[in-house]
Amino acid sequence: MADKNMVPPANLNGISRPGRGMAAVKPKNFKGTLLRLWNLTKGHRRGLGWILLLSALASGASILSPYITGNVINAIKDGDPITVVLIMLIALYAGEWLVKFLQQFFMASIGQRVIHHIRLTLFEKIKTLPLSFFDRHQHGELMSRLTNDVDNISTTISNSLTLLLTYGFTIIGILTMMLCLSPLLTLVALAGVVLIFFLTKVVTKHTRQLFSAQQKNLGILNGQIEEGISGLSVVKAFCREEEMEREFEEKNEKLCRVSIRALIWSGYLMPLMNVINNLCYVAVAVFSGALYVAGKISGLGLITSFLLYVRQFTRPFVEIANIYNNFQTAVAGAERIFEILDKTPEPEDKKDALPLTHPRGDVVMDHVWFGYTPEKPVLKDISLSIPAGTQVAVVGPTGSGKTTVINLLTRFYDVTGGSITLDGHDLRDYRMQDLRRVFGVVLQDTSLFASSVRDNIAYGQSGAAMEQIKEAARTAGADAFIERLPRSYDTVLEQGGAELSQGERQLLTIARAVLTNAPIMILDEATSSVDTVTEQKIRRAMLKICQGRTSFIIAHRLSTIRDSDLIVLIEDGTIAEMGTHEELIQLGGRYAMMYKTQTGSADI
Ligand SMILES: Nc1ncnc2c1ncn2[C@@H]1O[C@H](COP(=O)(O)OP(=O)(O)OP(=O)(O)O)[C@@H](O)[C@H]1O
Repeated sequence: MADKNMVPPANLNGISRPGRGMAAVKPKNFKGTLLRLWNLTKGHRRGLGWILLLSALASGASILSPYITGNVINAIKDGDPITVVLIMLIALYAGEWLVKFLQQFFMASIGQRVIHHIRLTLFEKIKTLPLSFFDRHQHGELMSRLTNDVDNISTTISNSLTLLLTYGFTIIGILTMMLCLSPLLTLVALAGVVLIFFLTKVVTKHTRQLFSAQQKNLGILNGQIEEGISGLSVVKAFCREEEMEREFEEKNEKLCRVSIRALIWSGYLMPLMNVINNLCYVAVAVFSGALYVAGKISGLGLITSFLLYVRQFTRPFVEIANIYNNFQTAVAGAERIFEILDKTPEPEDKKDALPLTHPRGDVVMDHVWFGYTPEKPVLKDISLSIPAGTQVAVVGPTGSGKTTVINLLTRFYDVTGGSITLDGHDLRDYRMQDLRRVFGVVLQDTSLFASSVRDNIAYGQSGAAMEQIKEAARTAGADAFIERLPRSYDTVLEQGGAELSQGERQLLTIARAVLTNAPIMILDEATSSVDTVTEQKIRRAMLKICQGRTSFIIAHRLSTIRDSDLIVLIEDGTIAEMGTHEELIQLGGRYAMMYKTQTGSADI
C-alpha cells in the first residue's frame, strides 16, 4: 500500500489490518482539489477510460469464480462432466492476470506522466516566485512539498486508484450476485458487514489520532537527529553531549510509548473483526442449511457459491477505508502543491519594457523606502546620486540595511516608496533579465554548485572559453589554489563547495563575477571571513574589476574601502554620513570612530 506506515495486509480471512496507516491529514477542500487533480489528467482521458474498463474486468474473476465453483459442485452432485466448467475457471484466472497486468501498465504510465507534469510545473513555478515568498517559507517545508507531497500523489495515483476502482466494482458485483442467489442470505451477510463497518469506524477514529501522534513525534525526533548531526561540532565544543542524549531519550521514549499504543489499538480490532466475520460466515452456513432443508433454496452449489462470496465480501470494505485515508493524505499534499502554483509570480516585464545592454551606470536613489514586511521599514527615505564609474562603499553596523540596498538595486525586491533609476529610467521600466545581467554580483552567500570549478566560474557566462575562465581566476587571485586542486579547473565540487574554505569559495565567486564583465559590480562582504593575505588579494582584485565601472562594495573591514570614491554610512535604515574617507575622518563622526576602533588611531 502507498502509505509508508502501512504494513502488508495480514491475511486473516482476507481482511487487512484496519487502522494501520490511518494518520491521514485532512485536506481543506477535498472536492475542489480532487477536481483540479482530475483536470491535470486532461491528455490521458482515453487511458483512464481503459483503466476503468480493465478494473471492471479485473473484478470479474472475484465475482464469477464462486458462482462457477458452485456449478462445479452441482455438476458433481448431478453426475455431469466438469471439464468445461473447470476450463472456464482456469481461463477466468488467466484472464484476471492479463487484465491486471494491462491495468498496471496503463496506470503506471499515466500516473508517472501526470506526476512528471506536476513536478515540472512546480519547479518552473518556484523559479518565478519573488524572493519574499522564500522569506516566509522554511526551505525544509518547501523541499517536503516538492518531494514528499509529490511522492504521495504519485503512489496514490499509481497504486490506490486501480485498487479503489477494482474493489468498488467487486462490491457491486458480489452484492448483485448474492442478491440474485438469495436475497434472504444476503441480508444475513450484510448484517455482519454493517457491524464490521461501524466497529472499524469507531476504532480507526482512535487509531488515527494515535498514528497522527506517532507521526508528529517521529517528526520531532527526526528534527533532533538532524540538528544533532549537523550541529555536532557545536555540541562537542560546548560539552552538551549528555544533555543532547537526555533530550533524545525523552523524545525517543515518547515516540515508543505512543507507537505501542497505536499498534495495540490497531491489533485489537483485527481478531474481533475476524470473529465477527467468522460468526457471520457461520450464520450464513446455518441459515443456508436450514433453508436447504426447508426446500427454500435449490442446491449445494448455491450454498458453496454463497459462502465463498461471504468470505470475499468484507475485504473490499476494509481496504477501501484504508485507501480512502491514503487518498486524503495525497489530496492534502496536492492542496499544498496547488497553494504554491497559485502564488503570484515576480511581476512580469511591462509591455513596453526597455532593453538594456550597455548602460553608462548612473544610479539615483530618490527618497527610497522599503520594508520586508509592511510594519517594519528597513530603509527610510534614502536619497543618493551616483555618477557612472563611481566606486561606492556602503558601510554601517550589522542589520542597518546595507544588503537591503543591494537587494533593491538587483530588483530581488522592489521599493515600497520612492524610486531607483539607472541612466535616468526607473529600474522597473527595464526588462528584468537585461537588468540582472548588468550586475556582476558577489553575494554574502557564496553559493557554488556541485559541478566543476570551471563550470562554477562560467556560471553566468556559459559559453566562456577556458582561457577566459583562467584569466578571470587570475584576476580574482583564485588561480593559485585552483591549480593545487586534484584536477585543477576540472575538479568537481561534489559537496557544492563545502570542501573548500570560506575564503576559497569567495575567491571563486569573485572570479565568477569577473568573468561576467558586467558594467556594474556589486560586492557584498567579500572580505568578511578571510585572512589578511587573502584579503589583500581580494582587495586588489576588487579594485581591478571595479575600475571604470559603477560599483557597490559592502565591507565590514573599513581598510578595504578607504580608497572608494564615496563612502555611505547607513545606520538604522537612513544615511547617517556620506563622503570620501578623508572627509568622513575630518568630520570626526561615527565613521571616524568605527575606523579608529578597527585600525587603531595611528592610521588616521
Ligand atoms: N528577508 C528578510 N525578511 C525580513 N527581514 C529581513 C530580511 N532580510 C533582512 N531583514 C532585516 O532587515 C534589516 C536589514 O538587513 P540587512 O541584511 O540589509 O542588514 P545589513 O546591514 O546588510 O547587515 P549585515 O552587516 O549583518 O549583513 C535587518 O533588521 C534584518 O533583520
